[in-house]
Amino acid sequence: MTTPGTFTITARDGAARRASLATAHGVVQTPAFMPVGTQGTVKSLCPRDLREIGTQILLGNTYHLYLRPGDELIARLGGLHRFMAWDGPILTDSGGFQVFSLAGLRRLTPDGVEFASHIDGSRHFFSPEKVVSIQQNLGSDIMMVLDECVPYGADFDYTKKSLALTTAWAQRCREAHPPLHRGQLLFGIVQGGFYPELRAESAAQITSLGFDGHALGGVSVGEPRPEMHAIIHSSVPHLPDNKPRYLMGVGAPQDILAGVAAGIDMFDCVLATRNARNGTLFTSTGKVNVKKAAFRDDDSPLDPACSCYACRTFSRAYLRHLYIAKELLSYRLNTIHNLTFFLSLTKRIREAIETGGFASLKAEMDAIYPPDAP
Ligand SMILES: CNc1nc2c(CCNCc3ccccc3)c3nc(N)[nH]c(=O)c3cc2[nH]1
Ligand SMILES: [Zn+2]
Repeated sequence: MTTPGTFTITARDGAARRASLATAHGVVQTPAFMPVGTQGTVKSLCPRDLREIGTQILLGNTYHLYLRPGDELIARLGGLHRFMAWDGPILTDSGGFQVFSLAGLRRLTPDGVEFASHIDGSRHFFSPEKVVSIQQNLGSDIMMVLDECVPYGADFDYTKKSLALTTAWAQRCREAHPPLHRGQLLFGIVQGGFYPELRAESAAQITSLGFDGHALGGVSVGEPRPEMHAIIHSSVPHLPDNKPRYLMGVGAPQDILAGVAAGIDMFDCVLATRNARNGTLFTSTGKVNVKKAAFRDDDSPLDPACSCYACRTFSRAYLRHLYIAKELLSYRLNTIHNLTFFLSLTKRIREAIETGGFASLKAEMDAIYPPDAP
């Protein structure tokens, strides 16, 4: 088995990279899209479905799994891979973002973050060491440090203070998890809001701590898309070329293409699965809402260009019926389709970088998913 953390760039096309990242549970081909499995499941799909659609790596969540069923229980039962019967790579987020987006009564202190569970209101405290211990218990292949995701619109002084705290927490996470301990990688997270000089400062500090990869945090937090693209372009050059780059919480097809063009390797986004559940489907001709009246008696496949189980087997009329009838099968088929769209897009991106065709693929996709469209 290749040593976990080995990152090999096999082709370039402009700033875009085609690479592979070795983990303890297999090699991830990048650029890669990571389906989100918040509570140890990608909602409505089983591991067999995930394999069938070509999933490489899943996302889990420290915050949720710590609260329920508990990281120690999962460790006692053999770790998250065994618990959810997924034998491929798993990346877990540290939980800081979820504390601020989900928990109640949060209190940020220099030592960590105090919060009340969104499930039962019980009080908890996440220190850097605690979130490392939780992710070690889960057995995730890629762990994220505890960070503060600076809210959109935070001023320069707040952002500067916050990045110093994120750096201090990153250092404590690094000390709590020695390099490659039990084959588990640890990624640092760069903050700095929408201030290029603070992004450079955060990147200089984080990339000096010896992480296996680096993430850009603090984006996709409600900012206009042009601002997101601009801060990504100005931040990526400060990340080492020879390690994986992960853009957290991104994104829509146009954001993934822009991220790859800037040199990003890994993406995660709840859009694919969440939109599936509200009937918004990503197709080769743009976004479509499955409940549209025109689908009522339409016997053709949702997307003739898609080879997923939903498109090969059922009609638009049937998918519309399931959604309107609130049938559970609607969630499963819509999710299979949307994830197939995102996984196929990143597969096409990998192939395009190999053949030097990334710019034309991006132009083709930008015509269907315009960078200035929601
Ligand atoms: C959607 N926009 C967005 N997401 C962000 C996240 C979470 C990334 N998704 C992880 C996830 C894992 C399991 C289940 C659900 C989500 C961030 N995470 C951290 N640690 N730091 C960020 O700055 C940060 C910024 C983000 N912006
Ligand atoms: Zn499909």
